[in-house]
Amino acid sequence: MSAQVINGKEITGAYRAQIKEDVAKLAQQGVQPGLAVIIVGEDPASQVYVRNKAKACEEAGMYSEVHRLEAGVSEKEVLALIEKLNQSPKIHGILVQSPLPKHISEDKVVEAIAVEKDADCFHPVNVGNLMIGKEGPAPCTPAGVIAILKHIGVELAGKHAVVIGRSNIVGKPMAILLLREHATVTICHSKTANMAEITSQADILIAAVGKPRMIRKEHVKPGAIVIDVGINRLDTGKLAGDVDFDDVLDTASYITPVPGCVGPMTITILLKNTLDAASRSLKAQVNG
Ligand SMILES: Nc1nc(=O)c2c([nH]1)NC[C@@H]1CN(c3ccc(C(=O)N[C@@H](CCC(=O)O)C(=O)O)cc3)C=[N+]21
Repeated sequence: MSAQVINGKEITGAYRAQIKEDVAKLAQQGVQPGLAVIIVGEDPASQVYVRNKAKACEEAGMYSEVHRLEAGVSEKEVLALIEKLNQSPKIHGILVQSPLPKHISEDKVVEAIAVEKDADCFHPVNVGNLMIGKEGPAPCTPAGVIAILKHIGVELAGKHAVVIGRSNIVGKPMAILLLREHATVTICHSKTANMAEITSQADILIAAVGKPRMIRKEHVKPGAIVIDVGINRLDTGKLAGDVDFDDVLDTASYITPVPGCVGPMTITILLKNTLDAASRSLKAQVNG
């Protein structure tokens, strides 16, 4: 039997419609959520993402600013721009597109962003809050994956979820969010021995490796839900996930396509984080 291909358009459509409604409600109280994106250099893939983010903001009725800085810009100038955006009442979410040129410290940049405007959930304070389950922004890609799993109606409590990848952006926060849903979580990575043996025990398999089509049917338990976080651009210009979609299709029960599911859902959570930050800033104003 063939897996059900998860319809990313349907899920993002439903979420973004809700966000748009909430944005309109907030507007009635005099606040328009605003996102600022900073992009340094000319990386063509980054340009595409940034354009998608700005477009998604506009469609949701949010305000957006894109700051395009040339690759040679100094770290000091980037930090000064962040400081300006931290002070700006129009901006509730700030995102600095990674990767940055080598002469600019990602750590310094992330830590310069006001904790309450951190749209990515990259700031160490927000990462700490995430660990202990306190209120704050959600890490965009992992939270998008949870939203996808909830949308298909899977019960996560007690399920074995295996995450492949241990990055600070996806793998690690993904594991924390799955734990919060009461899944039993295993993380695999490049040094894991007998990886297929472990991944083939997963009820839910989440691939976040960055290697095109690495996950094949021998990695997948029959009936497993397979979520593909990978967005790899091949030499042919085509996008490929970390999962060999065609190979796994008859083994999995559900599978996400690349492109068209986790990527757009990541942007959806970015909008949600900006909306939530705007609501919190309004509450803080009211409560003085
Ligand atoms: N500070 C920061 N935050 C990020 O969230 C961040 C970042 N830096 N740097 C780069 C990565 C990558 N990323 C993507 C988001 C959406 C799609 C997306 O929507 N992809 C479409 C395809 C787009 C295409 O055709 O290239 C899809 O999967 O359907 C892709 C990639 C966010 N990132």
